[in-house]
Amino acid sequence: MTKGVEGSPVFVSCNQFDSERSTDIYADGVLVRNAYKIYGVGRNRCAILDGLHMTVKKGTIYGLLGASGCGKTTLLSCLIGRRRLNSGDILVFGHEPGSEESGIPGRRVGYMPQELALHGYFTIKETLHYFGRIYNLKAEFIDAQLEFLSKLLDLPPGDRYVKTLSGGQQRRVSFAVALFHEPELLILDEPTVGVDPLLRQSIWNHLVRLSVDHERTVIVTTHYIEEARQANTIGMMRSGRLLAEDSPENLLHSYALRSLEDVFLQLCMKDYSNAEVVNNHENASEVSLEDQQLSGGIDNVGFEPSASQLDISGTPIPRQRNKMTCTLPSLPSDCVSKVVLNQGPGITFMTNARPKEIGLELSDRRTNRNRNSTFFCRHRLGALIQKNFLQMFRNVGLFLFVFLLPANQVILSCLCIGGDLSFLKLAIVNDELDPSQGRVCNYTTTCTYSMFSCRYLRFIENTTIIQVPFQSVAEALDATKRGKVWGVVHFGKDFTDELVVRQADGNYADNETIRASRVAITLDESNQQISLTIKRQLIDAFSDFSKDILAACSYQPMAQSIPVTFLDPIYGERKPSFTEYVTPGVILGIIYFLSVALTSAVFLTERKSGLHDRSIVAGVQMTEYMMAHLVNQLILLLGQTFFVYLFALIVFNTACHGNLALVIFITLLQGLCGMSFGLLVSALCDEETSAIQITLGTNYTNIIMSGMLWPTEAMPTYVRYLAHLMPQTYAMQALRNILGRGWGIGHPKVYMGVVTSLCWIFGLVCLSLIVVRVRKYTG
Ligand SMILES: Nc1ncnc2c1ncn2[C@@H]1O[C@H](COP(=O)(O)OP(=O)(O)OP(=O)(O)O)[C@@H](O)[C@H]1O
Repeated sequence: MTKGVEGSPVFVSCNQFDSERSTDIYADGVLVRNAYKIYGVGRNRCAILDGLHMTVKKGTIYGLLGASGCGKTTLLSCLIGRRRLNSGDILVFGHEPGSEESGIPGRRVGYMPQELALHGYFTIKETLHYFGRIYNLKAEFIDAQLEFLSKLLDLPPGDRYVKTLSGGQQRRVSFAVALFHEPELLILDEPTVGVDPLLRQSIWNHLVRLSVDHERTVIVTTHYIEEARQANTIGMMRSGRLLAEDSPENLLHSYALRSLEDVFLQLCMKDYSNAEVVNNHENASEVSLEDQQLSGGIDNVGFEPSASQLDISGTPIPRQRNKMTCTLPSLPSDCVSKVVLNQGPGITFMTNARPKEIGLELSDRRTNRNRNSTFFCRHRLGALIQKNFLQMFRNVGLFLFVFLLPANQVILSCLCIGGDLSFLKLAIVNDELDPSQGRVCNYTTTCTYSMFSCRYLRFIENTTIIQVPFQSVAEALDATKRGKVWGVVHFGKDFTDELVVRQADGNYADNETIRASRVAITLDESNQQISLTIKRQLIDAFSDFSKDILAACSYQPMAQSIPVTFLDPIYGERKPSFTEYVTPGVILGIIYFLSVALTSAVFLTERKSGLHDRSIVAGVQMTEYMMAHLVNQLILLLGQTFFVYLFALIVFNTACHGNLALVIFITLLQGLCGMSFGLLVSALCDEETSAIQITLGTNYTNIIMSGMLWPTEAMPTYVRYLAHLMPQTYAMQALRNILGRGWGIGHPKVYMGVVTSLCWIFGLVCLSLIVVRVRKYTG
């Protein structure tokens, strides 16, 4: 158990293991042997760590120096277990990082990454309290540390938001986070950038105190070479290798130089010229070999690259070189030893020898990664959930927008989609009207056969269609072409008389009578919904008109109607509303989309800012991370779902004939499905822009193919099969069937919605975990 500043126990143990771990501490602090790390895949593969050895003694400060891009951060990320080596060994306190026994990631390590890795919306105090809860520190200890570190690092007041601090102040808060729990190993990636010289000195003094008085081990990278004089050991790194590793005094003495900067320069020049020699030698060998081959000489023996330079498929891996380019041809690994061994006296030589040859059997220390790791720890889960809520509510405006967005979308969809069309202008050209009488439309409601045109027009609903009188068909057609009206309704001069004759003649009516008795309609059919509405209105109006006359003349009103009769529907209304069709799709669509967007945004932003890595290094398990997000997102989802159905069912009277609990369950499943996809997106993408593109692209595909806007029955057969593979298709159908038909979970068209949602959730989560794992090796 780690002791606090005043010697009191500061950690509340999460599991039994913590109290036992410290009894088995390997003598050396950190050992790295023959480390190879390769970034990228295929032609982009590039060796960043190139057979690197490093030895950090426990209780010392190790200064890792090197030019930008030489692989320092990569090495540190392997030490803390955030990246895996492609080959080679790392032991931290005698165990492989990432194993339960090493305690790393976890409390034993304090990590300050290069990026800020803090939440801008948190205050300094909230930031430190968050990590305090992650480490399960006692409240008194947290307060004591807050005070102590504020003084040491000259931090601004604790209630200041991190985003309002200057760059230097933010880095000091980041430094404070790394020191906060007094870890045994401190890994600091350029902690003194943006810090004034006085404060820099006090930071180094503190590091020295930690190493001397408290036996803490510190690995620190810096660009300020001279400040590293205060380190016990300096590792000078170039092109993924250590050129030298020794105390500052020995380095200066060996090279008879005054500054470490000069020593580093000399080592780099030596390395450069040696690499050139080897390169020239290699080229010369290639030429002579080619010559030999051309002249039918010897076989190409002994020029194969070493195993470490080959990927599984046998493709040579370019190694980073002096100018940090990955396009140069690689050196055989034995050349690396030649280059490094050719150095001044007194320096610890970096050889390519296997660990066993230098007296270490690292494999004995290998342990199963996270074999016994705690799946969930209450304090960490609590800290994460609290952080997520804090994050959520800090920006109240944004929170309310997101919270109410689904309900807002449902309101808009109920108001805007599927309603009855109104005020459609239609040109009426009525030649039955007498110009000498002022073309006045007079009609009676008795059994009189006159002015049928006017009597018919009376039955057209004037909220749906606005009748615009025109003098001639030509004028009316012109107005239609110019988009002033949606079509022309024309009555011939003798419309009433001819209609009466047509009724009287029945089957014997001649063509002229039929032509003169028709209501001739020419429509602008460019808008399907509008022309369908007009057609339906005009036909319904004629049916009502016929019934009116028949009734007035004491005939059976239904005698003239077509003998196709629609009886009461089994499900739904006689006049079904498109809104009822669209609403379930809109609900699931927006819930799914928001879940994808929020999850990918949260995970990606935290990963990019480094906060995710920092939390993981502090000991947070990926399962806890996901569970905390799940809890927050589910609470948000429940609230959103409540408001969505409140508006859809109560305010807009959308029918719900089935089990509302089942409706809510499917909605939540779709939210989870969206979260799982968001997880995959965040695992795949490095940038927000690519995440947005994937999210939007897949969302539009979903909208179009899942039957949200139009029934899947309208799709070509093969597209229909594809449509049913989409995550939302069955779920939407299930929701419609519950709401509109009242079907229960026992019906295949309902349980398929549940089953496919569960399958998608499972598949997407598995895929995300695979991607995360693969990227740990390749990125
Ligand atoms: N995820 C990645 N995928 C591909 N290449 C990467 C990745 N991360 C880093 N690199 C490359 O690896 C090389 C080493 O990067 P690294 O961050 O370890 O360097 P560094 O020594 O810490 O540099 P600096 O001092 O500037 O921080 C660089 O060329 C960098 O572009």
